[in-house]
Amino acid sequence: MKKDIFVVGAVIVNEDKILCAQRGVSKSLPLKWEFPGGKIESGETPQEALKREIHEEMNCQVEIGDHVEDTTYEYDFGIVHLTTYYCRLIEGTPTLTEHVAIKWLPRAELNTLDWAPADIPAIQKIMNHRVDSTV
Ligand SMILES: Nc1nc2c([nH]c(=O)n2[C@H]2C[C@H](O)[C@@H](COP(=O)(O)OP(=O)(O)OP(=O)(O)O)O2)c(=O)[nH]1
Repeated sequence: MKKDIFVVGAVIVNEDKILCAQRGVSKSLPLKWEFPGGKIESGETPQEALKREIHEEMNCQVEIGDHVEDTTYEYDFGIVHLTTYYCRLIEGTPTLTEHVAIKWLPRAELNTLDWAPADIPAIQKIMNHRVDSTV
């Protein structure tokens, strides 16, 4: 049976643009775009995991806002359960550490990137949101 992988992702909004991050070439889902974040560790709430991951991965602090979407997607390596939240930067500037590129895109352009398949429902939901609905 495939393993269940519980993951949380941050839809970081700044001046009406959304932070998109590209996975490394030697990772699973190489070069796919995703929301920064990662696996929820045992004993953590999704929000705690998200704050920790963003601090570790992007070297900044976020405030977590509204829930965006819950998606389950079966990859060959496991079943990813992805939860996403809108976030706002409260300290620091996102830095490249694990990712090979980051981009700030307006909502309407999110579908120009090659996203990890688990992210597509969240991308559609974000693109359909009213422009003034953020955190
Ligand atoms: N962080 C993040 N991961 C995502 C997203 N969409 C998606 O399918 N994933 C997958 C990729 C990974 O298999 C897993 C997250 O794992 P991770 O971020 O903690 O670890 P990792 O990149 O080192 O992944 P891995 O090489 O160990 O598989 O969820 C997303 O939007 N954000």
